[in-house]
Amino acid sequence: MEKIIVRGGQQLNGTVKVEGAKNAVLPVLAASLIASEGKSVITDVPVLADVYTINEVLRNLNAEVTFDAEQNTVEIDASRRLRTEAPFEYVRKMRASVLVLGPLLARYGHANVAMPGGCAIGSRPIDLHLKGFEAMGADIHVGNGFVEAKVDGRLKGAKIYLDMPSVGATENIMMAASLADGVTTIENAAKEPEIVDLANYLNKMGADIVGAGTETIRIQGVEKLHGATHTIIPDRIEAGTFMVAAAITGGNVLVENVETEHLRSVISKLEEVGVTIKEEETGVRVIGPQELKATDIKTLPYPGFPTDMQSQMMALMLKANGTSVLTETVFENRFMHVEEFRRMNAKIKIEGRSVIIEGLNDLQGAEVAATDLRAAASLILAGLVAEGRTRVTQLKHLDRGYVNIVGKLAALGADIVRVDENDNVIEPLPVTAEEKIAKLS
Ligand SMILES: CC(=O)N[C@H]1[C@@H](OP(=O)(O)OP(=O)(O)OC[C@H]2O[C@@H](n3ccc(=O)[nH]c3=O)[C@H](O)[C@@H]2O)O[C@H](CO)[C@@H](O)[C@@H]1O
Ligand SMILES: C=C(OP(=O)(O)O)C(=O)O
Repeated sequence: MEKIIVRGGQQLNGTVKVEGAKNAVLPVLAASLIASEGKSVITDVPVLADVYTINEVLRNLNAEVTFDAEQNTVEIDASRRLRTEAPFEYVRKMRASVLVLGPLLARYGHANVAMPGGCAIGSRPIDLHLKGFEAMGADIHVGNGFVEAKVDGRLKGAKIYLDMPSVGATENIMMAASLADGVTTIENAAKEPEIVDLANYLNKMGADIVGAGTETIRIQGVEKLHGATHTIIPDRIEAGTFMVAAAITGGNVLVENVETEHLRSVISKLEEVGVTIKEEETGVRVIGPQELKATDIKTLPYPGFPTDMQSQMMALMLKANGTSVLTETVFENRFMHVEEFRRMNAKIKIEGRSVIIEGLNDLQGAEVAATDLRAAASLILAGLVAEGRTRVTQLKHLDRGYVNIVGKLAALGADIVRVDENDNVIEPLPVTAEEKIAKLS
């Protein structure tokens, strides 16, 4: 079993570059299935396990997919006849596989995709996706672990109100509505930057979408879409994670390839706890304070504080002076990292949907297990300031969403390595794209 070993106590200094956003590239790659003509070329694609998984899903559906991991580019040709069934083996690895439902249903009037089920952060149903398809005239059948959606002819434009601004439902409905007959409006739509990125890509493919990024999105359906070229937006959560790494170690790090507009809530919280943030020409400089102040944080849909930054901020608040309360409102069960922080000697407790953190914890290195992607990152962050050696296991979660985090932190001065089951160091080493592909696929 691979592990990351961190020895705490090093201040981080230097420059780090952020990759393209995982949560933008996955829907964009899924949307490429709608193009019945031409090729799509997607650039700034992060070399992540999730990207390999979605590429396999697309190939399995009969699309031609070429991933140049060295150039961070994916080419997709979906013009030949596609299959319309996505099996469980992919959906199990990555819930975002359900994003092929909308494109396939819109293009072929049929899609049969394994039900994703829950995961470590909550039950994560897809009822809002399905209600949206039903409103557009699709028949939905759930059985034998699959969800099948069918429509005779084209989907019909509809007025859809989402009970909550679900990111995935907004994306799936927006993709389906692009080829529907007539106008679809999505009210109470998710406003995340990744929604805007997807809408921009669909519009380049010939769709007619306005209002993405606001709570009402209007989609005028068109008869067909074609391939297009698109560059993925920077990953705001990876950026936020490195900002916290700089802050927690009292370091001074320039985080490059950042869209500061996408990080307003995170930047404002960091400033509130005493971190200095300066916008520079190529990125954002983050300077950690002598002493961090405690604060309260509530996760909310965008533009509120992102749930995907909750565990990293929790790590930061472990070292703040005073008591902090972190409240999770987006997912029902996203506190699995709390137990792991406790193993590191943190004084922290869960009360309902909140976590109360006593500040100025003397963290101690321990063996801890990552329970989900962001929990993995937060344990590494805590390890950066713990006394002695922290070993983080269950790295499959981390690899879904962070490219070479060990190499990047080591380059900033962290004492960190990744080792294999025989304790041989495997990162940071110069890793070629081929080696990476072999390891991840
Ligand atoms: C690949 C991707 O982009 N993942 C992101 C996406 O996940 P994802 O798209 O799954 O998240 P949603 O916005 O859909 O989920 C938000 C909440 O709505 C609930 N819900 C959602 C759909 C539905 O049909 N019914 C329902 O009840 C979920 O259980 C959850 O409690 O947005 C989340 C919220 O910002 C992020 O944490 C994830 O990193
Ligand atoms: C929860 C996340 O992703 P996913 O929706 O792919 O599980 C995440 O990126 O933190």
